[in-house]
Amino acid sequence: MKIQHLCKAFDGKMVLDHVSLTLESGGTACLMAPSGRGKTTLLRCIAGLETPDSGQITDLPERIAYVFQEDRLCDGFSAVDNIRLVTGKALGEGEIRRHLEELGLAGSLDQPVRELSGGMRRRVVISRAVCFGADLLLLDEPFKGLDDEARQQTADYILRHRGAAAILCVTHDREDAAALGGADIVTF
Ligand SMILES: Nc1ncnc2c1ncn2[C@@H]1O[C@H](COP(=O)(O)OP(=O)(O)OP(=O)(O)O)[C@@H](O)[C@H]1O
Repeated sequence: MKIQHLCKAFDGKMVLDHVSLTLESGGTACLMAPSGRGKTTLLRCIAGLETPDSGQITDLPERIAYVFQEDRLCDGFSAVDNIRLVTGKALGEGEIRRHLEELGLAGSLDQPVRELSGGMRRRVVISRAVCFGADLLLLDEPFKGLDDEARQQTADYILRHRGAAAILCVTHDREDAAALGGADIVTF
């Protein structure tokens, strides 16, 4: 994926001002910048949820998974059913269960996700993105609410199952880059 001179303003206020970034297939980068600088806006532009005012995004893979800052789970559905909603028949139920078990959720697979803790929900959200089988993973503060051990376990899980996917992760914490195998840190 190649981003060149991307610009985006809201109500006349420039949020992205000629941002450029290249991410190779299989590459990992962490995007760090002060709050309000436009990190989420950049991810939304990449995902096609915002239209840039100018600049180019090229070599964008077709399959993109997006972990939003908010969980965006279906609260009345179980963890397994939340994941099944994005995988369809591409993954069997046993496989989905194994993914969630790897993240330490073995005892909580079938209850509505509204009954899970914030950190448990976050792991379901990450597993949902990984199980989608994307070529590009956009992660917006993915480890929010996880302690150090759960963060490393979750980062290891992402790295184990990413295949050749590129990862672009927004974070305020350099430890997230370390957990993701020493990801490049990009600032703007
Ligand atoms: N749809 C929108 N309409 C108007 N202003 C917006 C919109 N989306 C974002 N903004 C503004 O753009 C700026 C950048 O927001 P954005 O969420 O991209 O920043 P961020 O770097 O991700 O912040 P944080 O680290 O706090 O999550 C903010 O001033 C925000 O209010």
